[in-house]
Amino acid sequence: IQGAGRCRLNKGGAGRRPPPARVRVAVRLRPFLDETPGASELSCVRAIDSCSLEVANWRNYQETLKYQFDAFYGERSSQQDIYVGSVQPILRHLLEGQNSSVLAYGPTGAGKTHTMLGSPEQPGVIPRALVDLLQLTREEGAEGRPWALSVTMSYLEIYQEKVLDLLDPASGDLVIREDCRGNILIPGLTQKPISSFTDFERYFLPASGNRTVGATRLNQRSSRSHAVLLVKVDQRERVAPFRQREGKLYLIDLAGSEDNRRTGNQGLRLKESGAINTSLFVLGKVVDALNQGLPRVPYRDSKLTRLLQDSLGGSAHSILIANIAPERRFYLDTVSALNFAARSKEIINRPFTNERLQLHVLPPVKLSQKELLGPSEAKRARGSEEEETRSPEPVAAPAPASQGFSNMDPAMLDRLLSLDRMLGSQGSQGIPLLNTPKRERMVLLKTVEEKDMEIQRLKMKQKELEAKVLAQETTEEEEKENSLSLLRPLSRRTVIEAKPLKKAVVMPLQLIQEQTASPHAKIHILKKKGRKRKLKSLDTSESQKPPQDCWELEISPELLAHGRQKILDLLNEGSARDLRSLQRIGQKKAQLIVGWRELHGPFSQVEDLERVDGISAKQMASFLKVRSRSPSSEPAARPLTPLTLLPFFPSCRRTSWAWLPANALAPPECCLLTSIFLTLV
Ligand SMILES: Nc1ncnc2c1ncn2[C@@H]1O[C@H](COP(=O)(O)OP(=O)(O)OP(=O)(O)O)[C@@H](O)[C@H]1O
Repeated sequence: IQGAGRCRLNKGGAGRRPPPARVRVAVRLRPFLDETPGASELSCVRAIDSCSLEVANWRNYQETLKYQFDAFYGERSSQQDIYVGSVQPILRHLLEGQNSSVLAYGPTGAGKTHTMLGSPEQPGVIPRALVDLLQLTREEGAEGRPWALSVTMSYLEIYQEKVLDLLDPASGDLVIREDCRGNILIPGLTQKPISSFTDFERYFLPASGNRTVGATRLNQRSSRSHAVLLVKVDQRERVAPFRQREGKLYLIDLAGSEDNRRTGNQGLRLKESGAINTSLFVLGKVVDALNQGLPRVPYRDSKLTRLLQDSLGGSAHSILIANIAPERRFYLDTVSALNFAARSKEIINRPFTNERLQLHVLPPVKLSQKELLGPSEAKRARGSEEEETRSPEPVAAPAPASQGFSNMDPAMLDRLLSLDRMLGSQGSQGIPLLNTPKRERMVLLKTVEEKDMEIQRLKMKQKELEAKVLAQETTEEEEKENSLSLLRPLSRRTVIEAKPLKKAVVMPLQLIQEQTASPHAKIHILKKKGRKRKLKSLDTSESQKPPQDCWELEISPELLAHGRQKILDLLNEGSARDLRSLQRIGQKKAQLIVGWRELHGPFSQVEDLERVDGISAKQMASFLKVRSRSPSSEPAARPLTPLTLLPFFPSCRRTSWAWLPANALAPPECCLLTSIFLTLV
């Protein structure tokens, strides 16, 4: 993991602010090209000295605009001049564990790629820097020297705001991340170990072929992307205190700003040009924000500036090489590039030494890509595991005693950390329990542990919620099913025969249908149309007509007689307590009934209740509440609504719907009441 768990100690000691280092700016003027029409024309740029130049003022040709930089390389300057004068001096910082960067900036066709890459005959900054760097690391890291050195390289391009790995073009758009200490990282970016220039060429040349170039009117091989070569120098101290340093070198060939009125770009080229110009515009805004000391520097507004975050206004020793062309037709581009370069030289960086103690006793921290990235980003970026296998970065071999450190019991981890904190709070008198990287690592493990627990807790919660929703859905489903079954055509139910039960139990209709039939218990639904009522047997074809708006329940005479007999039995055999279960019969009336029974013997019919002293005729009528609406001539076969049945079946009192008038019930409810009634009897 690049930069993770790192302890920075700058050269001057921890806690002191690193000394400032201004971004250095050099300007290189390209010669007239042979094929340039009017090559004999006068250059619009004139050198003053090795650091200064002047261009004609387009507002007033009598005047010139003068610029001063850290270096000015005229049209006769060689690749060697540029390299030795401006690039070579910053390479030594890499061996101090500091970052450096070289950026080639300028309009299209001004010579950026020539400066950075060059040709086999005139090698540019990149091959020269690599030759020197590899030579340096070989010497510094030779056996017997205090430090062991290794070099790795990565190569990427930013094409149309996509970060593409040129060493592995199939990898797709990579994400740029910043760790908690401000290091810019690209998880999943290929790193190749290189120990010789041959190694470098082996990877670099084919990868350069992957870079997106295209012909424009101004440049036959115009770079359509920003190319970034990242070279990392890793140093490990061979002797105590076993420090470890990492220096990064960015070698960047920016795509050129393009005036599309002159490039003649169309279609894809125009789109590319738009992305290039936009990112360069953001680069300009970043430079301005840094110069003005604005609180917000818009690094995140483009991939390019995000990547350059630690090179501009960050931690690197940076050199900007502004390439300009001499031709008059490039005049405006030249002035624009010079102005940008002039603004850039005001930027102050604070490079520091990227140093920590080697993790001798600890295995490498294995943070997964998921832990480094958000879920959506993790999808796009390749896993850190892959990076680890791809990364050649050597890791200090863990001592056997430290194996399983990451599996340490969280409670133990807590205790160790608090003990360490306690010792720390004793100041210099206390002996530190953990060295810094070890402590950092433990804190990291603890954080991961806590996050895991939080994730587990959230997962449990989610499961609970899901179960609740499922249960609710099932209940609703069942209710729907029940109501549907009640709505089925009533003809299918034909005659319902129910087994008499002593207790009032509300059961689903389907269950009731399965009850053992009582031969005499028959129920008919009376379909009511206005005042005219027609009794229909449910198994007749006519009853298949959809149910009408008004329904009333009718109990067959046999069933009614059966119910009345039950009441009579209760009056004759029930205790005072049993009698209290009848509607409108309280403690006092129950005792009166029992008393009457003892004196006069059993009741011959329910209506005899009227003869009991203390029960008025009115109370009796209300008790029975039998309405005479039956179409039948037989008085006993009076129709009963569910309501009229209630006095006989007191358990129904507890249900609120039982108090609804029967004719207010819609068919399903009516059927439900019917089923309840049947269950009761
Ligand atoms: N100093 C130089 N000496 C000789 N030839 C040069 C020099 N600088 C640039 N050239 C030539 O000019 C042409 C354009 O240069 P180059 O491709 O490097 O421009 P560029 O700035 O990278 O353009 P773009 O942004 O479009 O990629 C090339 O043919 C290159 O060889």
